[in-house]
Amino acid sequence: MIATIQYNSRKIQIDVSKPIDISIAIDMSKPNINAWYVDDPKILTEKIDDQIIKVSEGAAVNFNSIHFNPHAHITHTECVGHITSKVHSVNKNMKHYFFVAEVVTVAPEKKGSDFVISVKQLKTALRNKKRDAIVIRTLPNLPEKKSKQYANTNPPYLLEEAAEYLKEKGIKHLLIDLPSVDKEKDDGELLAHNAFWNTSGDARMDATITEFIYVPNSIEDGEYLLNLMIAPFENDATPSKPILYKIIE
Ligand SMILES: N[C@@H](CC(=O)c1ccccc1NC=O)C(=O)O
Repeated sequence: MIATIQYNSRKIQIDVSKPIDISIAIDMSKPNINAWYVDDPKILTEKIDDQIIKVSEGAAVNFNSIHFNPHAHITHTECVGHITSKVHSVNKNMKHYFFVAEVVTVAPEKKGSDFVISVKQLKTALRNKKRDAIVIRTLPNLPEKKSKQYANTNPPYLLEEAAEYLKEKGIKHLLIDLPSVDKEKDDGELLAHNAFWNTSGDARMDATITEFIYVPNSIEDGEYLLNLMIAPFENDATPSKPILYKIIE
């Protein structure tokens, strides 16, 4: 099924029957991704009056409760409420769900004992392209990324100038395959989050950061239509399901 989208003066065609899912699911049949020192997520069958509510146990339906943390366990999208004393809701502040995105691949550079994404790397990848969203795939891009235990591993992160550059370039939605755009232990500085959301000025309420994506190696860098759909929780962050569509023309 082909859809034609009028995007400003341009017509974009995509094949909606060929979605490219770049989310990481909570899947109890596999080891789960984890960060930020919390326990693993749980999907547990409820009991009502001592009856296990599960079809295989004789109940009419399956009825599981889920316990998870969006920042720790799953692809999630967050707004500035993640770092402000008022917990602004991403579900209230995100107004649109289709964007033109650039998928870029970067190998984080060594800086002291850290690995970082620099402004130079992003400039090289984006050049003069005008995009609503950037999807950052970091190297190495092994499937283990979908089950990595990140606590105390000091993962790569974005330098402040890199986040500043994305803001200046008008990128509204930043997607990355890491637990955070900032250093794991930075004494609460959160330089890249603050720069991207412009918290020292007029905060960019409708800008979002999506963490814990996974872009398969079979997907080439370049321009895509992105459908960034979120689960309706009024919270700073919520599970999301980013889907890319190759632009046919
Ligand atoms: N980098 C922050 C910590 C941080 O970001 C964080 C700490 C505990 C639980 C979650 C965190 N961030 C989640 O997105 C700091 O060192 O203060």
